[in-house]
Amino acid sequence: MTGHQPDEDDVIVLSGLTKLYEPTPRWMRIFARSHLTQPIKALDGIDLTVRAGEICAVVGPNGAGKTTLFRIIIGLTEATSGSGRVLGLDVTRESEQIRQVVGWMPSEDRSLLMRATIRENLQLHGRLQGMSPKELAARIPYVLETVNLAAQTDVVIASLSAGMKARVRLARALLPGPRALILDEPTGAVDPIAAHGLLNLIMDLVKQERLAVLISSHRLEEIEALQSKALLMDGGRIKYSGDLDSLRRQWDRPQLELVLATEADTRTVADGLRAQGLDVLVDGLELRCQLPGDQTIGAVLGGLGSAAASIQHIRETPMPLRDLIAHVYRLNPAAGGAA
Ligand SMILES: Nc1ncnc2c1ncn2[C@@H]1O[C@H](COP(=O)(O)OP(=O)(O)OP(=O)(O)O)[C@@H](O)[C@H]1O
Repeated sequence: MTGHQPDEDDVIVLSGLTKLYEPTPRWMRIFARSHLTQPIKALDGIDLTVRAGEICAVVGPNGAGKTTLFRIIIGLTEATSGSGRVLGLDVTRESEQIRQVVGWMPSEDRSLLMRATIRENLQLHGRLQGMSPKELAARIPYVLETVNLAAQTDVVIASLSAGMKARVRLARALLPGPRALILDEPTGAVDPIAAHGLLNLIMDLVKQERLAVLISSHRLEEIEALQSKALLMDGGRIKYSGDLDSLRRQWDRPQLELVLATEADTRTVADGLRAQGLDVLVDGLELRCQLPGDQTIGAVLGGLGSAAASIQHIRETPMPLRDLIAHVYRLNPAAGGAA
């Protein structure tokens, strides 16, 4: 995502973006509901490029800096240093124009009026974004069709399921006809089946309209399904930036599952694997172990000698994304830096 010559398909381009939240001045602390006594570096030198038609998943533990990053891009928070551009517009000086070309889906429903209908909500938000009644009359049916809510146009928000509310928030983000979408935990309160539908919708939109998308999610299986690029963050810094396939190629340690016919065979093969330094889990007639990075299945089975003949079934499963990411997070920052 970084290290290439900029071109017109580069929609979001961030360079050395840093954000320091300053301590609350002493005199203000008694008035503030929460206050800072120490400065917090929420972002520390973030470089990122998201191109048209590309999804970049931003992953990181609580407090990693994901929301701060998103808020800077749409001009709700100002960076302390570094630069950010969206379609060539400066995130600090041209935030109003940026909001015309970027659809923002915040993580919470707080900005939806629960007693108003979907149409009324979209009209209100469209007007706040500077759209004319005529533009809205044309655009609202289109975005509701896109998110499969045309039949619910005049239904009040309070009576919708969490999945439908999420689709209303997506419809609102699509109102201005954006070139980029920023989605902060879009599936947070949504059940897995509705979440799957929402992500498919987002993937279709990316293909059809060549949108550049930044999305955060704590559900790693979703990130995997998006087949996106990934920005792994921790403490405001980048731990990994690149596509998930490269991450796998670099760090995947497949899990080996073996099925034996008898308990005696299971013990022999388990001993043979342990003799090669592998951690083996025995479950009945099944054995599981992680392949070391420098060994192939062939070499491990070869090391078992004649005992390998008693293996009934072999399966190699990829490392779950959760473990893969945990592995990258355990590495020192220098080793896990931007790819
Ligand atoms: N308005 C603010 N004032 C002071 N500190 C803040 C503010 N917003 C965020 N922070 C701090 O900045 C750091 C990054 O927070 P941020 O909300 O960007 O992380 P996040 O990755 O989105 O976390 P989460 O997954 O919990 O939403 C945290 O230490 C947080 O406490």
